[in-house]
Amino acid sequence: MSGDARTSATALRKTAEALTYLSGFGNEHSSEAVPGALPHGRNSPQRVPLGLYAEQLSGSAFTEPRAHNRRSWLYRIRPSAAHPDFTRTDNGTLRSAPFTESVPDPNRLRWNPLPEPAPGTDFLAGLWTLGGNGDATRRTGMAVHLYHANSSMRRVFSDADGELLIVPEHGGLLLRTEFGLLHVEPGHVALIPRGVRFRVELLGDASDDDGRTTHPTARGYVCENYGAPFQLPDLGPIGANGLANPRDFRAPVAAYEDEEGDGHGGNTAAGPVEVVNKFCGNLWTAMYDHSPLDVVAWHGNHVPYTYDLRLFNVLGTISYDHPDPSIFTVLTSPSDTPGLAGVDFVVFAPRWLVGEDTFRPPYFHRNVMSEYMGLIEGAYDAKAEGFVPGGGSLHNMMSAHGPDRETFERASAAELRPQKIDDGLAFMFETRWPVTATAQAAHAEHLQASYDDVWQGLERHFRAGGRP
Ligand SMILES: O=C(O)Cc1cc(O)ccc1O
Ligand SMILES: [Fe+2]
Repeated sequence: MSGDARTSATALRKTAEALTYLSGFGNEHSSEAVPGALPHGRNSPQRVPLGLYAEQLSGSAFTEPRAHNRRSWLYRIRPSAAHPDFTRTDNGTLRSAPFTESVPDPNRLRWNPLPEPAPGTDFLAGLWTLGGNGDATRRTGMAVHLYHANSSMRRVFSDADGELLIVPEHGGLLLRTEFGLLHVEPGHVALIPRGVRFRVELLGDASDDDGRTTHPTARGYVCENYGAPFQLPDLGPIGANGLANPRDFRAPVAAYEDEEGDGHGGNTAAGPVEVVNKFCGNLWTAMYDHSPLDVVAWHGNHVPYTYDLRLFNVLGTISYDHPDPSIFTVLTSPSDTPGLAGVDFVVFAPRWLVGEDTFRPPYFHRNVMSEYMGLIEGAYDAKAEGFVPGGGSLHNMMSAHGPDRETFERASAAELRPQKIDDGLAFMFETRWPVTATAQAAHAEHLQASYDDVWQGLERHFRAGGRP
């Protein structure tokens, strides 16, 4: 890495760490980067303050019930409509629903982390689709992507097909969005709503932020949710508080880029800006003569967020048995059937285990829902080894899984004292439909060849008419 690049990584991290936010999930937020930019009393005055253009961004149909209605009003230097033609560009390793490159596989599958990217790979080029379900054009289902990048984006990206839940596993990210800037580190997530334009810049490793940053790489997971936007789960008998608390979700404050290719903006050195749009499964590109991150003020509820998974209020048993992992749901994308999610985002965060006369790790099970799991840090309590940070496992509809042999033997014999599980951070994308792997995932070199073996050697203990 050059001295210049090192300085800029350090400067970027300073910017990221100084950011302020608005607090609360689903709120009607508002923000202005320049005092007086936000109209009052109406959304669309005849002449918008400061000569800005007013524009609505709708994330729900106009007529959806108020509780599900999502839209934001953006006050920007140029209207989004002022852009040249989009033309098709290479999808790279990005794939979309419907997933038809392979047949859905009932086998348990597990992958090691993605290999190193080629030099100059930005977040968008670094996206590698593992699989998914549904149909992007029907706004149903989801996709599982991983990313591995070693270069900051210069271009701007937006996804018309769905919202993006970004789960960093290695390397901090600075997200420059139409709504302002967000900072995420491993252990945090970012949620970019459908259609919102953003750029991802790499911050490197937080523990190496004193100017020695040598190689700002970034690796992680992305859930692309084609369905209803993620919302907080209902709490039912849990009560008014618990799980992910709404106030811990952070939205950006307005910040804009004033860059024009013709030298008329605040940044006269700026050239044309490439804007890439994912639309019905394909990438389309256009060269703008200005940055589309030019929103000076905004208000609404269709906004991006970050959330620190370590703030999740973990609930569990204080008597016996291992509860179902639905109690670890951070966000859910509901379907038309109550309780049946298009996709749930679930976190396995540090917690105490105190169950009496209980097999404490995840049980053996077969599930009508399909489970993709990833690991952000450390280890996961159902697997002794082989499930590693940056890797992932897929247990499709009704495929039998659970603790590996080593975990089963250890937990069956363990002394049941209160035990703190604090050596890892795992998560799950749990979806109503089987996940069909892409060809690149089904044939990947980093697909583990003998995952089934972790359940080999589970001894028979049953003796008819006698105790083992
Ligand atoms: O398979 C897994 O590890 C995820 C999971 C965890 C748990 O605690 C209970 C059920 C379940 O599917
Ligand atoms: Fe499971």
